[in-house]
Amino acid sequence: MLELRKITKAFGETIAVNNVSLSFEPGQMVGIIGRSGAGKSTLLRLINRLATSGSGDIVFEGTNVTTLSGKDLREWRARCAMIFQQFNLVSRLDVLTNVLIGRIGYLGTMPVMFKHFSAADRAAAALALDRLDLLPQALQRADTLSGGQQQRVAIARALIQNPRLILADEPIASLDPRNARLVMEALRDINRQDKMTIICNLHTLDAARAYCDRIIGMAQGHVVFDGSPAQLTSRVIQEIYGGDAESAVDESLTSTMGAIYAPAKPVVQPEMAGAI
Ligand SMILES: Nc1ncnc2c1ncn2[C@@H]1O[C@H](COP(=O)(O)OP(=O)(O)OP(=O)(O)O)[C@@H](O)[C@H]1O
Repeated sequence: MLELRKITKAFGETIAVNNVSLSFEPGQMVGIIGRSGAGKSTLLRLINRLATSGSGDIVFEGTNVTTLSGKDLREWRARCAMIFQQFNLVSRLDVLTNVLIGRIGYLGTMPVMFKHFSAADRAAAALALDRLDLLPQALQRADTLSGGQQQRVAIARALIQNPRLILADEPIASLDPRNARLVMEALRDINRQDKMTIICNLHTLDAARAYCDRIIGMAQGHVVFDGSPAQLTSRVIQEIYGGDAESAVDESLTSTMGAIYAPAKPVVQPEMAGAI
């Protein structure tokens, strides 16, 4: 279990994350929503320790992550894989090598730089690519792939870190609706099949509702909502998004979903209809 206890992070006068306490049971698929600047990215970066909190504790299975350093911190980062909006692939390297870079937390920088990977690592990378339907592209340069394919390579790279949880920071914000669906489906399949905890910042409500079991709403650094998609009432949406509420209800993802994806439950709950 992952627990955030009274986490606060300030940048100068700006309190990006303000006294946030949350706990995440293993295997949850969680969406974090909120308007720009609400503190979503900072929260994920604090969990992964790309940023360090000003106060509070982050505890994963009894280990206080906020105090880790050196090898322990590298191991934590490996176990807590991160996916970014801009994919963060090395464009001139082939897809397979990009996936193998996920082993850096275990192998260190030099073996990765000189591509000294074991047969087992190569096999794991190929399997991860196959799982994401990208094995035929394994030897292509990363920059020859579409955005959606590149994001799925980033997911394969995350998988071969053997993560205990995956943090995804706006993974579909740069993608067209079709590719956004493929990426969210891939994440949800990993969540369901591997019982992987996935915490995902999302900029639109429809993606959060369609793919997440639990939604956390942030506003001005605070958690203002924590519940199921069905509990997101119009009043809550207004509280999370304020004046941006209308633009957050973007249905480009789900409006054409039937073509390649049939959701297990209604995307828009009946009680939500009035909110939209
Ligand atoms: N490195 C930084 N230096 C200074 N201020 C920062 C830094 N990172 C974030 N902030 C500020 O902290 C607040 C929260 O930012 P954060 O990126 O976490 O929000 P967000 O909800 O992820 O927004 P977006 O959806 O636009 O990415 C914002 O006011 C932002 O300007």
